[in-house]
Order: sequence, then structure tokens, then C-alpha cells
Amino acid sequence: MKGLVIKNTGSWYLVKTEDGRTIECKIKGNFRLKGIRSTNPIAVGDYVQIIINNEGTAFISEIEDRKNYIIRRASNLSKQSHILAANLDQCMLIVTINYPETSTIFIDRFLATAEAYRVPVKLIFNKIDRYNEDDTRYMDALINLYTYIGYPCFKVSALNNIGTDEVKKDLKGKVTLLSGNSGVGKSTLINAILPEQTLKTGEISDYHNKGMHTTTFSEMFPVDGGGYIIDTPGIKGFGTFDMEEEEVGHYFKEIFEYSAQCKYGNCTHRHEPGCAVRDAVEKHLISESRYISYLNMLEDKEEGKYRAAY
Ligand SMILES: Nc1nc2c(ncn2[C@@H]2O[C@H](COP(=O)(O)OP(=O)(O)OP(=O)(O)O)[C@@H](O)[C@H]2O)c(=O)[nH]1
Ligand SMILES: [Zn+2]
Repeated sequence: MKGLVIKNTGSWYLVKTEDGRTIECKIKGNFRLKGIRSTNPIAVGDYVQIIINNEGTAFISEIEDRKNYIIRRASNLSKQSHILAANLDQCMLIVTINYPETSTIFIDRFLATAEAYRVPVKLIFNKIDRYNEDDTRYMDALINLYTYIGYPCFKVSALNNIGTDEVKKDLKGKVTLLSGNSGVGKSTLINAILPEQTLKTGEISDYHNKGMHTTTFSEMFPVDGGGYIIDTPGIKGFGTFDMEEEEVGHYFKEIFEYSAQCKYGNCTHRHEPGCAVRDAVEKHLISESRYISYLNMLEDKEEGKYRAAY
């Protein structure tokens, strides 16, 4: 029988079958993926074939090809990866101008990584009820910027249910990963959006996982009208993606566009003569904040360091 993996708590996977049942499953056989050494061969969002046994649990016997997936390194020094989620239609990044402030560097790093994974992103500006005039003006400027580059934006107050219906509509029929720094209102927004009954069914017994830390595992929640939200607790960004230095510029859409006119094909847009990107920044055709974020990502590459925060 075919099913969708909606929760992963260590060795057990919760699979929602086509006939609407939710079944606890284990893996049978070897599911090692080509090219990545992963701590979890199957992830939330995977479509699998299961074989149900007499006790009402099941074995996962097959996994369908993924359209995409996001991974993070299991730990800083580890070569192993952890798959956070598979088969995403989109990501929504919740950001706040204040209380706490989400930096444009964080936003841009997230966007660039999503580009690398080929997952479309939308930005949710939350806590609009708390902003003063300056905050609001700055928010609107950012919304202009990101909308122009090609990232749709929502203005929301999750606490007061303002703008949440628009977000809800956009979740219909899609698998959406929800991210954001701690404190931006992710839980508040999920509570505002999810139908009540989901919260109950979302509470699955951790009977098989006593004493395990289940908080870093992803979970999918069904939304009204079909579709799912994926929540990855404790994960702010995406984890690192192994990008080459010359690749970074590909994942900043507007920088990539201008780079076609740079004098040198391998231009890193730092100090090379005839750089069309720097020229565009000087003429305010590319936003300075985006350029700074780009340089920030390049610096990481130079120093070869891994940023735990991302
Ligand atoms: N004024 C205002 N406060 C909000 C809004 N949304 C959330 N908050 C508050 O912000 C604080 C953090 O909200 P949470 O929903 O717990 O944030 P979170 O992103 O889930 O945080 P973590 O659990 O740390 O990941 C709480 O005190 C919320 O009441 C909003 O739209 N407006
Ligand atoms: Zn250049």
C-alpha cells in the first residue's frame, strides 16, 4: 500500500496511507541513497510502499523518487547528513522587523540556499501589529525589494489573525516547509492556521520512543483543503549546502542576471575590473543589503568555515 511519511521519530515512521489510516512503520532493507550518507534514509514528505503486518504496524519496503529534499549535516564535523524533508512545493520563511529583528543576511542566506535546493520561497512578515512608523516603513521597503526580485511577501499578525487567511489559502494543496528564527511567531502562526482537529491528531503517542529526544525531528500537519505544513523544530535555516564559491552568485537571482555582463566569466563581483554587478550596486539597481549578504556568504567559503547558525 502506498503512503506518505508524516512523522519521523528515530526508528519509527508514521505513514498516512491512501485510505486515510495512520500506521507506525519500520524500515525493511537498505535504503541508502546514492551520493549522500544520511542518518535517516527516509524523511518526512517521502512517498513509500508499506507492507502491513498482523499487529497493525508495517514495514516500509520501497521509497519513491524524490522531487527535491533538504538536508543538514548531522553535526559540524560529521560527513553524515540528516534529511529534514522531501518533496517540498514551497518554503515560507517567517521574519520580523523587530521583536526580534531578523537580519537581511539571515533572510538572504535562506533564500540563496532555497534556490540551491530549487524550492520556491515566500516571506511572511509577522507581528505587524507591534511596529511603529519607522519599522513599518522599513518593512514596506523590504517587501518591495523581495517582491521585485521574485519572492512573494505576506504581512501578518499571527496573534490577531490579521492576514493569516491569505497565508492559509496559499497552503492549499501544497507541501510547505515553515521556517524562521526563534521567537518570530512560528507556533502562534501554526495555531492560527491549522484546523483544530489537526492539533489533536498531531499529538501522536511517543510510546515507542520513551527517553528519546524527538524535538529535532520534522513533522507534517495537514491543512484545510489538502496540503501540509512541515515543522522542523529547532531548525532556523536549512543547514549548509555544499556550494562552490563561483556558485554563490547563481543563487542571488538579480546578481546572477547582471553577472552576464561582467568583463570576466569567473568574476566574483568583489574587486574585478569591469564588474557589472558592482556597477549595478553603485547605481542602486541591486540593493546594497543583498550585495552585503552575497559577500557574507562568499567570505564563509573563503575561510572554509561552517556556520552553526545556519
Ligand atoms: N505582537 C505580536 N506578538 C506575537 C505575534 N506572533 C507571535 N507573537 C508573540 O511572540 C512570542 C513568540 O511566539 P512563538 O509563536 O512562541 O514563536 P516561535 O517562532 O514559535 O518561537 P520558538 O518556539 O522559540 O521557535 C510570543 O510571546 C507570541 O505571543 C504577533 O503577530 N504579534
Ligand atoms: Zn562581476
